[in-house]
Amino acid sequence: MSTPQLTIPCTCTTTLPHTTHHPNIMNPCNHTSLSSGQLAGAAISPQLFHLPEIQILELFLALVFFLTIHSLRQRKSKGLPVWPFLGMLPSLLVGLRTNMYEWITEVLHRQNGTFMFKGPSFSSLNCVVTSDPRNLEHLLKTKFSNFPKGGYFRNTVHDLLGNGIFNADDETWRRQRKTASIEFHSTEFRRMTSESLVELVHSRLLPVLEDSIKQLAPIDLQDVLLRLTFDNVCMIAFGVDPGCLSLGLPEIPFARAFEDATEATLLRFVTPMFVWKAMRYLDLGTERNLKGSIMQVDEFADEVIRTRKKELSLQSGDKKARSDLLTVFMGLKDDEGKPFSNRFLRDICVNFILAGRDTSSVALSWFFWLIGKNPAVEERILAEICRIVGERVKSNIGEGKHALVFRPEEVKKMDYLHAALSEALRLYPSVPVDHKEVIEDEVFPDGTVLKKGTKVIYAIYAMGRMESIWGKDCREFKPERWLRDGRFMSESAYRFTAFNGGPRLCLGKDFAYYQMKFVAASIIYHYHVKVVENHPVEPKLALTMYMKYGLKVTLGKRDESDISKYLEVLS
Ligand code: HEM
Repeated sequence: MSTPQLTIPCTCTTTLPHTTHHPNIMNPCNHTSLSSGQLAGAAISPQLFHLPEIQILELFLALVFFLTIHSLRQRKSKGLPVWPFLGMLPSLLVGLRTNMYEWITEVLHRQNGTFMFKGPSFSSLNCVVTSDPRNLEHLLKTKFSNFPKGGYFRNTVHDLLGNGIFNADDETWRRQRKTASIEFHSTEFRRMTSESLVELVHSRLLPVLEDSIKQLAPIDLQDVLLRLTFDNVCMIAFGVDPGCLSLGLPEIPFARAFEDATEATLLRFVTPMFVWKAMRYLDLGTERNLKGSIMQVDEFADEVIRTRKKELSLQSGDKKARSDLLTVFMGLKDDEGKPFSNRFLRDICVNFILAGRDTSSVALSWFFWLIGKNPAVEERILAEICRIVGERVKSNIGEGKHALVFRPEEVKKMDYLHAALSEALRLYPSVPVDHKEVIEDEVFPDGTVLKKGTKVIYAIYAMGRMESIWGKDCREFKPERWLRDGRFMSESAYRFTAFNGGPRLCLGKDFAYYQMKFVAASIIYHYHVKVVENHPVEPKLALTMYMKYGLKVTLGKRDESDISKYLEVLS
């Protein structure tokens, strides 16, 4: 958008052409045009165009110009240009206008994997950005205790996340991690998660997809998947199904409030702290909305907690009837031997919902988009599924085989699908950048010096595009890179960091793979997914890598001949 221009008479006496000495000149005659901002300055000083002030102004501009060039010359060699007052902000803004993650990738590429970002002097944006696996191992594992989430992060997200696992460090984190980890690996938990998935996929997901075929209408697959994982993680955390995924795709107030609260919290990261704190104090704008959304989330949580407490108090003996996290934590005691407070129980659940709500669904969305562009991969996935369930299907042909429900042991055997999902996550990690704060002065293995309090950003998206990690074909979608003799081979968490690494490795990783494989196999077995032609696909700038415009697809139902084709090849 152009700045409004106003024309005022020029009274200067210089012999230079106007375009040389006044950058704002529109007419090369005896008129000068100023932008409205400059006119405001002119109004304060009506003598602005008298000779002495002109010279002072020109001297001042020359000085700024000199300092800028000097500063750029001096600092460019160490990374991005550093502007007086603004630091590297102008470069960042250029990145924001295009694709922020690609911009970071490109800078890291030029800087051999690590660079220091200097924000404007009035902001708290200074940080070190790295994609070097040696540094990642150092901060996530070797020097784990020197790299907590830190006070800046905790302050920013505390209203929504409280003291839950995502926002906790030290002992508060350790205790939640230990308890949740035991639970996540229990047989009871595995049974509950696989049963809830069968119910969600077969009674809700497939009917919704089937309905879109009947309606002859494209459907936003990302939205459908987000609903599915939201319902699923609420069942795991609260033991409650909010019903987001159902015919007609209704709006659920709790889901909406949760979404709004996370978006408003995210805004705080790009707003100077004193500004959002003042807005919160004065109950204004986004802070007012955030407060409202958090209140709704809290009301929902309070209601569930109260009802569950009542239910458990009426229950005789067998408390294992439920194995959601809320029930598990309700049965435990704090350090003083007292039951956990309702507030802490709320924090635990809200954090798990945040952790497991969107990560798998956005990964699945990128996966479906990628296999749409690589039909040979889709063929291989379908062939693998048919091979694994072959015998069952052959005996079932003609008897409504499309209701086939995959068994956990079958899902586990789907190595090629596992590889394809990992490949999608390598290129489009659900958490594209993550961060830590250093508490004591530190030196990274690559020699970068970190002063106490420095923020460190690790660029997971960029890591998937580093030739030094993945080779020359790093930008290609090749599930085969994960396979040895047809079996899936995992990669070091410090090279493939989509699930984080070290003591804070994603707690839901195994479950997420199971969930994604079950959902992807169920969709691919029943339908061919086709992305609507010319549908724009690009990442949204958020903590989770959503597709900015969703993923509009049409579905084609597979018939028996599609499946039989593979079964014949196998027999
Ligand atoms: C494709 C799916 C997923 C991806 C890519 C993913 C990725 C991640 C990442 C990068 C972190 C570290 C975040 C940080 O500390 O800043 C994390 C942490 C975590 N994730 Fe996942 N996640 C996925 C699915 C899930 C699911 C489904 C659940 C739960 C049901 C879950 C539960 C957690 C928890 C509890 C943590 C915190 C661990 C801790 O701080 O000790 N995740 N995940």
